[in-house]
Amino acid sequence: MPEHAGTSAASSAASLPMDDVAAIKGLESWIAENGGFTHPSLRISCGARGRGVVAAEPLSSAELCRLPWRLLISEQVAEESLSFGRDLRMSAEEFGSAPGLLLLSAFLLQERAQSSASSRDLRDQFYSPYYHVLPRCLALPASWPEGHWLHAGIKGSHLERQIRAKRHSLGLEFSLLQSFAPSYTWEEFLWARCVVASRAYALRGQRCLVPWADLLNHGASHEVQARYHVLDEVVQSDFVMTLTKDLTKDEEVLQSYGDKPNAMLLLDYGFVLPKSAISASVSMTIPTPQIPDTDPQVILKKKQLWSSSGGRFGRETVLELNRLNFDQHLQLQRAAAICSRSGEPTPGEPSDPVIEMAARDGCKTAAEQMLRRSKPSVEMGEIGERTLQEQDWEIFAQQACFQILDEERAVLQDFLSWLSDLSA
Ligand SMILES: C[S@@+](CC[C@H](N)C(=O)[O-])C[C@H]1O[C@@H](n2cnc3c(N)ncnc32)[C@H](O)[C@@H]1O
Repeated sequence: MPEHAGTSAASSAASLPMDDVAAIKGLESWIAENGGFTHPSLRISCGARGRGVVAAEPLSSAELCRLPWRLLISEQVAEESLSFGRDLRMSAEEFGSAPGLLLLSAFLLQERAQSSASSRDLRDQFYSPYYHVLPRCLALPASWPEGHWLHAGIKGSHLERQIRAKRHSLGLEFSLLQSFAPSYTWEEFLWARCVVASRAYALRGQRCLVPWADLLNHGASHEVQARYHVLDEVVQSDFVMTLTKDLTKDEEVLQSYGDKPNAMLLLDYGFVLPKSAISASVSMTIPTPQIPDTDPQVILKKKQLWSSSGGRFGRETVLELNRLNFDQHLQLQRAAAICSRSGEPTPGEPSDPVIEMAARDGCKTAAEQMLRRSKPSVEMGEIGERTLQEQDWEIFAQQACFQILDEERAVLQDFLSWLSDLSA
């Protein structure tokens, strides 16, 4: 079963496939043989969040796992073992992609290729017990097939833009990797890159894959009971995961992947939280005021526009709206209103009722336009009804999209209420 976008936190444990049971046993033995430790009262089980770690009996203040540094696959390990590692890092840094994630992906691909090219079995490689527990397929939005109905269902939303941007930047990374290692296919790259995106930790300034610890699923901050650290910050020592709250029997142990909005969770991990405490974002376009070159104040106005918008006004200004920056949008619209009218722009003018009215109207129009554009649920619902027979990942992805689009609309509605409260 592919990794999926679970939307419910209810835990209905199911047994793991036999292959997984054997792979996890192999991984735990490998960790023990190499001086590490995994708590014997924890078991890997399959619940509503997919595969995860569960307490087999009540547990308090325990160390959940301890891994010597050499069991981790770090960016440095990847860079040193790839013949083109250093060049790949330098080129990736040049165009602003995340070099660590790309290096780890290239390393995974190399290990896979080496095991098949030289009849050497994956089992002979040092990290093979880890590779055996990795998911074989993932259905993150970047890997939704082109032309899939899910893309049509989210048309016009901020989520659509984010998915497009992610796929574009992965495409650039893939081209770069291909310039060093031309034999990998896009599908192979996507698998490796999605595995890395959904599992890598940031430790001591580098991205690392941490066997076993990455079997813990993510929870909202109030649900999390596990925290990790690396023991000695100078010498490369053990990675340790500890319990921060007591666990009852059969309770799932959750860690935090960071405070991320649901759209980011979907993009990088393929799931959403049923109730997110982090605001969704919507892209809003603010029209740049047209100041004719014949306007005697053109230079002054452009300067004013530039400074009052913090350098944001371009030919077209697209700014993310979330619950924390409503005021910023109003400020930009004020700047636009000040510069659109004739006469000298004066910085004190936000208090001018005409400017204020124009700014609020500008915000309202933009938000209402976005609300009209982001109405995909009906369309998605209809398509979704017809596809209930299809694979699970599509249904989970559809539910996740519904939720994110609802969250986007809720931000717009809150913005409109905020504006009307200002006017009241
Ligand atoms: C670091 S792995 C966690 C272990 C993973 N479940 C496994 O079977 O290997 C991250 C992946 O687990 C799943 N996941 C993690 N937290 C989740 C949650 N709260 N709800 C649904 N799926 C979750 C997602 O598929 C995500 O890409």
